[in-house]
Formats: sequence, structure tokens, C-alpha cells
Amino acid sequence: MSSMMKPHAVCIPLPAQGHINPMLKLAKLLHFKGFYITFVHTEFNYNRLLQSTGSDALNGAEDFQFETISDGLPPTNQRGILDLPELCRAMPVEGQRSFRDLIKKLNKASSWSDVPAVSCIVSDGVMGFTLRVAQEFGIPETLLFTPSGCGMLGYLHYEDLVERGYFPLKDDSDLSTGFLDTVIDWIPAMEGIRLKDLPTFLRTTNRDDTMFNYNIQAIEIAMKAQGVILNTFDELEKEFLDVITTKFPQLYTIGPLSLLQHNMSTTHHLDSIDSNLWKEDKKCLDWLDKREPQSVVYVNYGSLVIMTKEQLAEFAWGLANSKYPFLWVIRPNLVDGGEEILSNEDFMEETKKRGLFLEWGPQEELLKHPSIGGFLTHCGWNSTLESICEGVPLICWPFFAEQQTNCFYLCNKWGFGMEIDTKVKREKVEKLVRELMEGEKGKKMRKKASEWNGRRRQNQLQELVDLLTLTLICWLSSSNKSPLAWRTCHRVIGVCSSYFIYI
Ligand SMILES: O=c1ccn([C@@H]2O[C@H](COP(=O)(O)OP(=O)(O)O[C@H]3O[C@H](CO)[C@@H](O)[C@H](O)[C@H]3O)[C@@H](O)[C@H]2O)c(=O)[nH]1
Repeated sequence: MSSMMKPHAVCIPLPAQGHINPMLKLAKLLHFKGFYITFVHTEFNYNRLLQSTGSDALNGAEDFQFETISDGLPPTNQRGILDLPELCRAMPVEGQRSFRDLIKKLNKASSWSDVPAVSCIVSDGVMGFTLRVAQEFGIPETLLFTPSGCGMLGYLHYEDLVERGYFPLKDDSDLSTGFLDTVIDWIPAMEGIRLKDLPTFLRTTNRDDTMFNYNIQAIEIAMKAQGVILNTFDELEKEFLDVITTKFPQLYTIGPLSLLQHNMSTTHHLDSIDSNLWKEDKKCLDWLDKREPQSVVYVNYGSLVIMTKEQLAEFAWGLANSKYPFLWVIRPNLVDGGEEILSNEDFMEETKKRGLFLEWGPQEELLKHPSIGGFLTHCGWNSTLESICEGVPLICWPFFAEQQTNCFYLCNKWGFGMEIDTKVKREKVEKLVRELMEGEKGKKMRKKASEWNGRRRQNQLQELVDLLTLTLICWLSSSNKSPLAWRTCHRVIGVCSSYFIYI
């Protein structure tokens, strides 16, 4: 099909690794199903990607192009750690202006080039300002929320927390005197959840807190989107999804996106397109090849966690004392300093034959590797899903956002996670690593993780439905149909795909 004839989806993630990755997967799937794609990075991230992955990763294809917008942050703010509140303040102003210019430019280009006019926008759920631009141009928009369903359900109840007097906290002492242990018994499908298990932006005495209010706004804006997509699957999160659907009838689940990728045919050549903001070190795979099956602990805290030197030391010595081999990804800005901890002679002596450190790794390949026996994680939703896809059980050290909610369900409901307290102690790390790798609980967790993995993988029917639904959402959003029409078509597709599977 010529490019001009294709529907044109503009995909724009929040400029953070854990949001860019799923959006890129979604964009590739849409491309595979016949869409012309414009993928939008911030100028800052585009330059970072050029440095970390090289220009090949951004060359795209004739009908898969990259564009940039400004994130509105002054250059000094953009170095080092991602300042989320700053970003959330700047993007809706400068990002919106810049995004509007981009849509104008793309539509103008359609009059004299092969670029088709923009037919739909697929934006990150927390980039609501794009919806205003979409409305100005009369373009339908679908939102991809990248956290879990349980996390989203938590955010959905932020306003109720205000109304019921839980937010803002009365006093800073509420953080330490047990107030966060309060059980919240009025959120449907979340029986037994405590304040401390809900997304963490509620932990402030400031009624005007940027992140808390930004998340409330994101939910309000999302109600107006033509479609809302979650990277999760119904078997795992059905109860939460049922509640979310009462507020978002236009909700669709299409996860885990990493599994759906397998449905793309081998003739689909977008493999070189990459989204690592740090330079990936693949040599670790050779190191893993030399290890026994399920003998290595994989340690990675995603892209946003920042830990103290004390916490680093407790993790380091806990891993060393466990006597298990470990592969530890220590991002350059994971901790400020701490080199002396890892270069300490005793520590080096203890771990030199069985510890490998790197700055950024090919996580999905690592989790697939037969030598990996468990994953010490911060419970970011991508990491959690990627682990589920490979049946790898978890030790959970949630840091912020909805990671606490993911951890609560991993440990108390889904049955393949064990939690480490925020005030991490080396003895506890050692004990949990041993339990994970050799104890009865570890065995049970591994079995459970494999069960989830198996249920998801074998559910080909659901995958097919997901893939077709995804395409449908965007095709229909291109012609601005109502949510009711979409859901009807979703059902019809479900029935048709089951027919195809049985013949
Ligand atoms: O060495 C590494 C480390 C990470 N990753 C990838 O980076 C992504 C990290 O995402 P995630 O595990 O979700 O962690 P964060 O980067 O912390 O993600 C943010 O975004 C997620 C989705 O909204 C939320 O669930 C988290 O709470 C939020 O912190 C994953 O795809 C990993 O595979 C790598 O490829 N190599």
C-alpha cells in the first residue's frame, strides 16, 4: 500500500524510559498492522538516544518516522536525574505549543509529500495536553496508560482520598507513626489495601502537590479520550479492570505488549529501532551463558529509582552474603557516589567470581535467559510484566508511584513476589535471596510465575483478540466512532477470532 493511503498515527510517550518502551512497542505493532507512524521524542531524549544507541536506532523506515518536540525544561534541568514535577509543569505549556506546531507541520507536509494527513494520535495517558491539541485539529486520540490496572485504580481514587480527608496528610509525622498503615476498605476490588500501598504521590502535607494533582487531572482528561489502552491482561487484573471500565467504557487491555510483539511476522523489519536512553551492554549474556540454570539473581531498579549509599551498601552486602551469583545493573544516576562500597576490598574479594555489574542491560533478553533464577526489582510495571512473561519470581523493593501497589498484589495476591522493607537491611536481603533461590517459598513462587506465564502464552485466542482490537481502536478512532461502537466491534472481533482459531 502506498504511504499516502495509510492511516497515520502520531505516537507520543511521556519522555521517561518506562513510558517510551511500551509506546514504541505499540507503535511497532500499529505499523505492522498497516499504519504510517510518526513517533515523537523530546529533543533532549532524541539527542540522548543518538548517543546511547546510535543513529540506526532512529533511522526508522519510509513509513516509520521520528519527530521531536521541546519538553520546555531549561538545558541545566535536563542533565542527570529526571525531575518529574518540573516536567509535569513544563510539558503542558511548552510541550503543548511544540506539539501543536508538529501536528500543523505534518498536516501541511501531507499536501506536498507522501506523508498522509494525521488520522489519530496515540498519546501517553499522562500527557493530557495532547488531547487539547487533538481536539483543536479535530483528530481522535487514544491514550496508553503505562502503569498497571491496580495502579490506575489507585489513581482513580485520589479525588476520593481528598473528599474523605486522607489527603493531604495532616502532619509530616503521619509518614512515620503508622497512619499510612490505615486500611482503605471502600475502594471496590481493593480489599485490604492500605494507604501505603496506594500510589505514593499522596504522601505529602501539601494540598497543591504537583504530582498528586497532575494525576487527578490526567484521569479527568482521559475521560474525554476516544480510547484508553492498558498494557495488562484480563486474567491477571480482571477485578480492577471491571471497576475501571465503569469510569472508562472505552478501556482496552492489550498487554503484555512484549508478548504481542511475537505476533509480528519476521518480515517486519523495525528491529533496529531502539529506545534505550543508556548504552546497552550485551556482554553480560556471555557471562550468563557460563552459569548454571536458574542460579543467578538479576538485580535492576529501572530508570527512575534513586537510592542512598546506605541502601546500596545493604543490597551489596546482602547479595554478597547470600553466596549466589548475581548480575546487577547499576545505572549511572542510581545513587550519588557509593563507588567505595563496591570497590571495597572485602566486598570485591567476596563477589569477584560471581558478581557482574553493568550500567544498562538488555533486560528482556536477560529475563529470558535460563540462568536467571529470580529478579530483585523496584516493581515498575514494565519490569513486572517482562518478568511474568518469562516466569521469573520477584523480590520487591518498591520505590515510588504505583510500584507499591504492584508490590502489594505481587506479594499478596498473584503469589510470585516477596517484599523488602524500604529500610532495607543486608540480613533481610540475604534471607530473601536464599528463600527465592532455594527455599520452599521460592519454589512455590517460581511455579506460580510459570503458571501466569503459561496462562498468558497459551491464551492465543486472547492475543489474537488483543492484536485485532488494537488495530480496531485506532482505525475506528481515525473515523471518530463512539466508544459504544468500539466495544461492540471488540466483541464481534472476539467471536470472529475464536472462529478462526477453531477452523
Ligand atoms: O538495564 C535496563 C533497565 C531497564 N530496562 C527497561 O526499562 C524499562 C523500565 O521500566 P519499568 O520497569 O516500568 O521501570 P521505570 O523506568 O521505573 O518505570 C516508570 O514507568 C512505569 C510505567 O508507567 C511505572 O510502572 C513505574 O512506576 C515508573 O517508575 C523496562 O522496559 C526495562 O526492560 C532495560 O532495558 N535495561
